[in-house]
Amino acid sequence: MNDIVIKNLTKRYERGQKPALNNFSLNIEKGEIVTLLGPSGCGKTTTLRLLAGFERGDGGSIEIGGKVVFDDNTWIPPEQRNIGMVFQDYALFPHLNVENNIGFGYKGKDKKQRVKEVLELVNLTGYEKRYPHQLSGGQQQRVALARALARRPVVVLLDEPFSNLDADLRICMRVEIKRILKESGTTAVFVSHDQKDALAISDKVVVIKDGEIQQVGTPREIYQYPENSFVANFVGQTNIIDGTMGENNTVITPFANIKCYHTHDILPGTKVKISIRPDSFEVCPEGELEGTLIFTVYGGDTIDGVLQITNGIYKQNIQIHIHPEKDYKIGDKLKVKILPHFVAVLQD
Ligand SMILES: Nc1ncnc2c1ncn2[C@@H]1O[C@H](COP(=O)(O)OP(=O)(O)OP(=O)(O)O)[C@@H](O)[C@H]1O
Repeated sequence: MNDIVIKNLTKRYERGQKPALNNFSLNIEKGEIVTLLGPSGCGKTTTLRLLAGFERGDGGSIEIGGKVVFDDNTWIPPEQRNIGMVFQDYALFPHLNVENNIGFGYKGKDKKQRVKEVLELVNLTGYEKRYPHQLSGGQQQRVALARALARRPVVVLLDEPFSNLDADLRICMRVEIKRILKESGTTAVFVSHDQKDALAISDKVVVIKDGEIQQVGTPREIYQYPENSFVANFVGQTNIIDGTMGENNTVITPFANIKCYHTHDILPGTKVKISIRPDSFEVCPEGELEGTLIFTVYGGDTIDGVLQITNGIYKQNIQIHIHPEKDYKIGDKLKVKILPHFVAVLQD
């Protein structure tokens, strides 16, 4: 069952300008965690604001929990949409303690019990009487989430919730927030420009560019099988190589015939681009590509390397990941094998 159905949603802030959101359609299932991912200005916040009812669309429709909240003839205001919000800066009331922050605006008779429940859910039992300034960033964020969940909303909207956290805490909070959302069974829509956050937390990632959806898929689909160059480059690092579609899922490139896992049934003879992730190269003697190592960056758990491959007039630098135990030197000749599961034929 879908909790959110967005159909052909368009939003233009100013006449004559390109729309901030263009013909945007998306279904979100009950209990699903979805991240809207894209660069600054692509329309993520606009989508969130349209869902929340802080903005009105110019066309299209939005359904939340089986109820139309916006279309040509309908406008349901934010407070009647049954959504919870978690803002980037948490927006806690500084003069209220934790239990009063969480219970704020809760009208039910079971307020005390509900505050206790959500405090337990976010692992903050015992912190009821503390004020926001007496909490760490991660704890403040859990209070903000508890407040959003207290009213049992159909959906929680989270605007860049990890951006104020330092790197270690960020990793913990991704796990913790996912656990809390899954345990409560709440549908959630995140906004993020950070691909690591999106891949870690989501059931489904929606990659957006210039107000238009580029690809919707599971984190693995988005990373492993990007459909176009934008997605391939925006989500992780990649190498894009030109070639021609051959037989048996093989792409003929100037450097080698490269087996691909995902070819979209493109006909042989068609000019294509393929995306190969740096981690799909394995340095080994039987590798099909040969090149010269021209650059390395030691990163502890891996080494980022740049290999220059050539064939006559053709030359290309490719990014590879090298196992950190290997101590190759600049100028070394290396052979690399390509793992077909990480090679995607792009559709642009
Ligand atoms: N109130 C507004 N008036 C006019 N234009 C706006 C307004 N809000 C946003 N825009 C424009 O709409 C487009 C989408 O903006 P939006 O804030 O949705 O992007 P975003 O993906 O959330 O970016 P960021 O990651 O920087 O927050 C941008 O071109 C932006 O300049």
